[in-house]
Amino acid sequence: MGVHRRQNGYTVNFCVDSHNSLGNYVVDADGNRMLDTFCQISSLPLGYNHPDLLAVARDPNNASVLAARPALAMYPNMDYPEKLENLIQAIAPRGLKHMTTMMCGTCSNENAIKQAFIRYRSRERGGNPTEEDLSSSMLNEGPGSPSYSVLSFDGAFHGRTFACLSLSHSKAIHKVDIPAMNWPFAPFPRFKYPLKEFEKENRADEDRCLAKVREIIAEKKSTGSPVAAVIIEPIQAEGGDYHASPYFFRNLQQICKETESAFIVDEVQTCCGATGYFWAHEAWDLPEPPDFVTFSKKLISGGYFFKEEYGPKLGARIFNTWMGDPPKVLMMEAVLDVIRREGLLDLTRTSGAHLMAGLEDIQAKYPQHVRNARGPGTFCAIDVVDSGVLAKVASNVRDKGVLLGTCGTNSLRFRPALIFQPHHADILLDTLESTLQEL
Ligand SMILES: Cc1ncc(COP(=O)(O)O)c(CNc2csc(C(=O)O)c2)c1O
Repeated sequence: MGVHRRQNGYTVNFCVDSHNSLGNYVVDADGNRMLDTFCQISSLPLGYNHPDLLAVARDPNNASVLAARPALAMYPNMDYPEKLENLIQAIAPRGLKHMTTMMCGTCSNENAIKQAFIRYRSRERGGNPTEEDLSSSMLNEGPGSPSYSVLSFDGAFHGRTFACLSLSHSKAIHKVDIPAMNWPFAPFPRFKYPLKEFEKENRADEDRCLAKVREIIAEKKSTGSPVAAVIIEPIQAEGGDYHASPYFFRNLQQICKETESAFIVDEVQTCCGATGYFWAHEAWDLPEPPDFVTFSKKLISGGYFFKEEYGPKLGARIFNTWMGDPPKVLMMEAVLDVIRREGLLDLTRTSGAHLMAGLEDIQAKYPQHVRNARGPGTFCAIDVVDSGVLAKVASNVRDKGVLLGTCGTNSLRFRPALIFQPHHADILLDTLESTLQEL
């Protein structure tokens, strides 16, 4: 395929026939139809060619929105403010009411982090930038360019631009050859399964990680690069679908509160229902909202919610040409309408429970091949015992007509659309089992 010579197509698996792909099924350029349980890296909320989304694209009233992309921070379409307000009302995490749209997950994380830095510095300085701040920032020197840091976690993935890449620790090939910020990262819990059997050990591991977070924040403060923000995924997806408990996240938020570090929850991959909650962090029952919640993928547009005190107090601080994309907001509106109308959160919980039960059956039958089945919702994964067969299992399952994802070194991961039903899970499970039988 010549595409890789001109468009860095080394990672292309196959080209999609976008006209004939439908619902949970993707069709490739050769006409092969596959059950898609990976859905464009977990970014298709309603699968392919959903009639409600096609209707948005075909609606002549939307033509002008598609035809000219506005610089939203300067010349928003006149109906855009109301659309954003409606969106915030519809999906804002409990306690958050400020939101900025962005282009993608990375862009959302980058700008959330910048807002955290601005707030940290403004609080430290006691107001707006001084002349010294402004002039020194032009030289990339303090105090205008402060030596703050952001704490992330081993196994994290937050994006591939400079700051987010420095925060990411999932694959070396993402990072090699690129300078990194000297920012710290703490260990993320590594649960032993089954959870019921290892409650004590897993809680001890979470406490170990929390103690390390405290230690790192104290150390960075004492060496003049205080941690202005902590960023974490509800489930470390690219790193290998690593989970932690609500206890861990509630304690992490408490540490952020005590140290005045912003608590940023990166929901780019977990948002919009796949875990059975609209926002994965709802499961944590936090005493107060996170300071930031970033999103993208299944919500079609990138963006982030944030607490009022983190909002920029001056113009032109958080800015880029487009600041989002109105047609994506039209699509988001349609997606949210379908989720509500068809009860897709309940369906995801039902299909997810069915999928998990099937994965647990399979790991009981083939303990020599797979283990650590884990959810929640349809945001499921199972590990192959021998990492050397991970790619082979995934490609054999695909050749039998089911597309799934992999992550980390050993994990098969499932990221189906919200329209995924129990009978689709049966197809996936039967195909996985027959593939394991052939190993
Ligand atoms: C938790 C989390 N945070 C941020 C990002 C970055 O989002 P995008 O910039 O790719 O939209 C992602 C993107 N996920 C992703 C999957 S493969 C990949 C890559 O760059 O290889 C990126 C994410 O999962």
